[in-house]
Amino acid sequence: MIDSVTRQKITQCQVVVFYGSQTGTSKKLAQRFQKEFESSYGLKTGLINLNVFSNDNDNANDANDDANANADMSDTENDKNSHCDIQNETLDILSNFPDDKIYVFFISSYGDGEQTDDALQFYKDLKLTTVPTTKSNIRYCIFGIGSSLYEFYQEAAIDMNKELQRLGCELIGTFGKGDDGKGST
Ligand SMILES: Cc1cc2nc3c(=O)[nH]c(=O)nc-3n(C[C@H](O)[C@H](O)[C@H](O)COP(=O)(O)O)c2cc1C
Repeated sequence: MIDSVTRQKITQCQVVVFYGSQTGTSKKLAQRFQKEFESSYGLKTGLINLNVFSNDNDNANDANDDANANADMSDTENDKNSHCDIQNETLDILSNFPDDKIYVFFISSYGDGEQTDDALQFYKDLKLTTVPTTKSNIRYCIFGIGSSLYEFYQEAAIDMNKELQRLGCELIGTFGKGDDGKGST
């Protein structure tokens, strides 16, 4: 379930950069990626926290701030009180993803290889989504952020990727991995 402002942002973008971050590393990397990608390729690129898929209004407000932080995307009002425009949505999370875009995910691992708090609801909804009858045309890239000092290295990004693959989404390029333990984030 996403709010109407986020839905509009997604519609207006050619590339949508989502992130799930506990302490800000993925968020920073996603912001940098968004800016560099947009200036290098001239594609309208939006940045959105995955917490837009959670029911927590405070989280959704953060996400709208992210979306509005992109100058090219600032042509809509910052409607922080926007309500969710889909009631009783069935669990088909992919219905939020028009297939004429590229989706980029920056996913940090936390706990024992778990999703960060802001990405958790999205991940749960992905898991509950049933395999579509026709192959999805959704294209995406994924960058995992973690530390090889932890037993379940990159597990959250690996799990997220598994779900996207299960639903027939097409991975573009290779699965990127940034390792905090080796200073590569
Ligand atoms: C309490 C804690 C648990 C973590 N658990 C994992 C883990 O299970 N797997 C992993 O690859 N990295 C793990 N990390 C490393 C983080 O993913 C890494 O520091 C990352 O840069 C944090 O990104 P964020 O700031 O976007 O949340 C953990 C870090 C902390 C502080």
